[in-house]
Amino acid sequence: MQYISTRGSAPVLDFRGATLAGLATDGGLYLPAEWPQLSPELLESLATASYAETAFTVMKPYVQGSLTDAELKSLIADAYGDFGHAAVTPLVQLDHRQWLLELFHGPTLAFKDVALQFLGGLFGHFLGAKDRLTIVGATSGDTGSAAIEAVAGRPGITIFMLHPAGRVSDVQRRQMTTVNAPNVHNIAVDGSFDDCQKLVKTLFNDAAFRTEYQLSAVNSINWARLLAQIVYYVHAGVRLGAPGRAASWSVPTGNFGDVFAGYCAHRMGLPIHKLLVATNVNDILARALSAGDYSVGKVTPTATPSMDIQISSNFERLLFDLYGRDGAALAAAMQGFEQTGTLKLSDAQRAEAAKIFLASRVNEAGMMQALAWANSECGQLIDPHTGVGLAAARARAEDCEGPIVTLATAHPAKFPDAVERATGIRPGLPRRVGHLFDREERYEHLPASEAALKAHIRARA
Ligand SMILES: Cc1ncc(COP(=O)(O)O)c(C=O)c1O
Ligand SMILES: N[C@@H](CCOP(=O)(O)O)C(=O)O
Repeated sequence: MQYISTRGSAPVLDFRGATLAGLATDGGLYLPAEWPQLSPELLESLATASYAETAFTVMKPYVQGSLTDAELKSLIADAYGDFGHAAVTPLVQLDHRQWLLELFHGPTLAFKDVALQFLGGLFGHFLGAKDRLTIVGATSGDTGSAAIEAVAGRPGITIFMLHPAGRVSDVQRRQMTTVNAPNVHNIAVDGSFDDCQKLVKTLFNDAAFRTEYQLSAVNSINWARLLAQIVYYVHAGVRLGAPGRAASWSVPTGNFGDVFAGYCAHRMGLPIHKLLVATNVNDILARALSAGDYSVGKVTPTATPSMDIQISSNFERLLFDLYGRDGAALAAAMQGFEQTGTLKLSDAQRAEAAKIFLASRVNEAGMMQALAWANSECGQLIDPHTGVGLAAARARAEDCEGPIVTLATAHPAKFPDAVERATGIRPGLPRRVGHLFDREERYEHLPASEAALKAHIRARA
C-alpha cells in the first residue's frame, strides 16, 4: 500500500514510512492511495470473529509491504491482550435504537488507547537498535496519557507532550504527569489546545529541526492512529447486522480523527447510514458541515475539555476528497485558511459531505441531560464527551436509519465533577489505574512559543 499526502507534493511512502513520518513534509497528512474493499462475503465471515481477528482482516491490506502477517498478528495481540474487557470494545444497548460502543477499556480509560497501544508497538517494531525518535505531541487530555503509556520506557524514543495549562481534568493531567520514566517530558503550555497543536506542526514544518531530532507524531495526524480506529466500526457494525443492515454512528468530535475513521470504514464498504459529528459549543465542524463555514472562533472552555478544539487537523483529510483528491488545490486552500482562519465549502462540497455526514452542536445543558437520562433510564454512567454524542444521537434520531451507536470515548471517572453534577453519583477510578492522587507530578511550564519549545527539546532529547 502506498500513502500520499493531502497536499500533493511530499514523497509517496509505504506504511512504515508514513507511520514514522507522522506529518508529510509538505505540511499535509498521509492517506492511503486507495481504499481496500470489504466485500459483503468478507463482512459476513467476520460475524463470529474476535476483535483481534477483525483487526487483522481490516489492517492487513494497509500494512502490506511493511509487515508480515505474523508480525501484524503479534502486534495486534500485544496491543489488545491487556484490555479490561474480554470483548475489547463491547457494545451496550440503551433502548430500542440507541447503543453505546465502549472504547475506554484500555490502560488510560479513553478510546485513544485502542490506537496508541498499537502505535507504540509499531514504533518499537519499526525502530532499529541504533535509531532514535523524538515524539512531539499535543493533547487536550486523553491522547497525552495514552501516548505516554504506550511509549514510556521504550528504548530509542523520547516523548514531549504539550497540554494546555489548567484546561485538562485533574485525572487527565495526573495520568500524564505521574508517569516516572526518563523518556517522558510533560509541558503545560500557556494557551489552548489549538496553540499546542500549532506548535507541534510548526516544529514538523522546520525541515532541519525535524531531521536533526527525527520527529514523529502520536496525534491523529499519524495515519496509523486512524487505521487502528477503523477496526471498531467494522467489528461493531458486523455485530449490528452488516452487511445486511446499516447502522448510524454518533461521534463526539474534536480533532475529527475518530469520525474520520468511520468515514474510512464507509469508504471500505461497511454499510453506514449516517456519521453524526457531535460537537460541543466549540462548533467549527458543525458550522462547516451544516453551513459550509469552516472559520476559527475563540475556544470556550467546557466540561468536555478534550473537545475544546477549533482547528480540527483531520478535517483536511475529508477536504482532500471534497477537493477531488487534488493536492495542489487543497494546499492553496489550506494556505488561505492558515492566513485568514476561514475556509468556505462550496454548495457542491457541502452536498457531497452531507451524503454521509450529519452535524449537531450540543451545549452544556444538553450534555448534562444526556448524562442524567443514561443514568436514570438505562442505569449507565457515561462521561461528558460520550454525553455530547448521546445528546446528538437522541436529538437527530429521526434523521438516522438503523441502530444508532454513540462512541463512548472515555470512562466517566476521568471527569467525576461533571458526572456528579448531572447524576449525583461520583464515579470512582477502576483499581487498575492505581493511586493517581498519591503520586508526585512532574511537568514544566512554557509559554506558547516555538523558540522556548525548541530550546526545551534541545536540552533534553
Ligand atoms: C474523551 C474524548 N472524546 C472525544 C474526543 C474527540 O475525538 P477526535 O479528536 O478524534 O474527534 C476526544 C479527543 O480527541 C476525547 O478525548
Ligand atoms: N482530544 C484529543 C486532542 C488530540 O487529538 P488527536 O486525536 O489528534 O491525538 C486529546 O485528548 O488529546
